[in-house]
Amino acid sequence: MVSDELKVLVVEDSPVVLKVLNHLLSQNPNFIPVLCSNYEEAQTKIETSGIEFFAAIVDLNLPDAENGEIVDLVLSHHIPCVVLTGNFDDDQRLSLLNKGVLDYITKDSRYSFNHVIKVVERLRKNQNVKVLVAEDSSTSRLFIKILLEQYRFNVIEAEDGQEALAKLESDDSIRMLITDYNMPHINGYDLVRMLRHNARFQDLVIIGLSAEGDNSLSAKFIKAGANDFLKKPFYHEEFHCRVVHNLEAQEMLETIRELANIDPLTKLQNRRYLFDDGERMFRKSIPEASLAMLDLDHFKKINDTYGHAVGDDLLQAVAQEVMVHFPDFLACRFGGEEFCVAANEPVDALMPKLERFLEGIREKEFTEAKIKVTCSIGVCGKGFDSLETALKIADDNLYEAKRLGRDQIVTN
Ligand SMILES: Nc1nc2c(ncn2[C@@H]2O[C@H](COP(=O)(O)OP(=O)(O)OP(=O)(O)O)[C@@H](O)[C@H]2O)c(=O)[nH]1
Repeated sequence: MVSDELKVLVVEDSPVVLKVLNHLLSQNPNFIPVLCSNYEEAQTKIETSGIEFFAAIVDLNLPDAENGEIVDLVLSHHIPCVVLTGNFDDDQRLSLLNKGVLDYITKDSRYSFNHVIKVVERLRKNQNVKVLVAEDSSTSRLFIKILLEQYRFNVIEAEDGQEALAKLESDDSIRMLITDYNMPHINGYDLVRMLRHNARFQDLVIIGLSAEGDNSLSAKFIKAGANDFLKKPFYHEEFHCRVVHNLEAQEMLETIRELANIDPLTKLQNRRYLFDDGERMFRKSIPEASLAMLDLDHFKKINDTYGHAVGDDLLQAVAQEVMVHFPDFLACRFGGEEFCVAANEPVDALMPKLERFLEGIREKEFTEAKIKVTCSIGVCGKGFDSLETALKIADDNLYEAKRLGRDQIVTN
């Protein structure tokens, strides 16, 4: 169970820097900053306060501990540690990273502070990212697992390609695969090829690994569909950067896809989604499928009477009703005040649900203006061989429902 409010320890003797970090952390609803201005205070907080710290941001040179002792204190309590320092020193950076510090950031501009927060925020998100490590050498596997766990990833393991495939097939919460090349049964390259031929794994982030000497392997892995490739032995900072960059690129892609498919006002799927993914799903369930077009009655009058903003609130509230009544079907905002429900069940099963929806709408008062509204529904239950023909039939029946006086269902 991941806690909602994560305590982040900040140890910094400069009041200005402390203030800036406090401000930035407080802006993020997930974090509660716990501020200390010297080593002793931090020691008391860590050892006697009973607080479980999610991460620590520490200044290397404190008035009562000038040589980075704070890092050892924090790491000895297994708290992920980000170092902020006034001066950049390559040897020191290397030694700190080898100790297990997550990042070493110089306080040279205001961007540094944002970077620190970004590292801690990434750490928070990583808790929900499940990574599968496929590697036959138990030593290497453990090494990669430890590296990933330092960054709070949720790690699971597979000893070869076959086990990796089985785990991926049975667990769709796995977001990333880190796979070695040389493995028994199915090697890493064949594993990537198999996964990329399956649309289900199109969003899986894949990073290939192989031992030094396999020069052409990186191209082979990437051509097969891997997002990235690393040669062993790798430096853990590079490993982490690549893992995060690839993950963030994937997250951005998912956000763009979501923006393209979700109606921003009602948060229902949109018409574009219906004609794309919905079309495929619907086609598969014919002839067991049915479809309904739902259209609010006299909606223009509501806009004219109460204004467009109240009209928007009403659309949101009705969309909520659509979600509640048809949770198992593809329900989308088709446009304006029109919704579409594509059901993977025959019309006889859909009809009572539509009746209940109409009753629910009829009985309720919506928005602060307590608006009463009704809805007309056109259904297609037979005689269609595609989404397009089903929509056409449902639309004709919706027109008929309006013509007959609204607030009713017409089906074929
Ligand atoms: N507030 C708001 N209004 C919208 C939105 N999209 C479309 N509309 C309005 O919805 C109204 C639809 O009007 P009509 O197509 O004439 O239909 P109606 O008034 O519901 O009449 P019937 O469908 O015949 O019962 C128009 O006034 C559009 O401006 C939106 O996103 N928000």
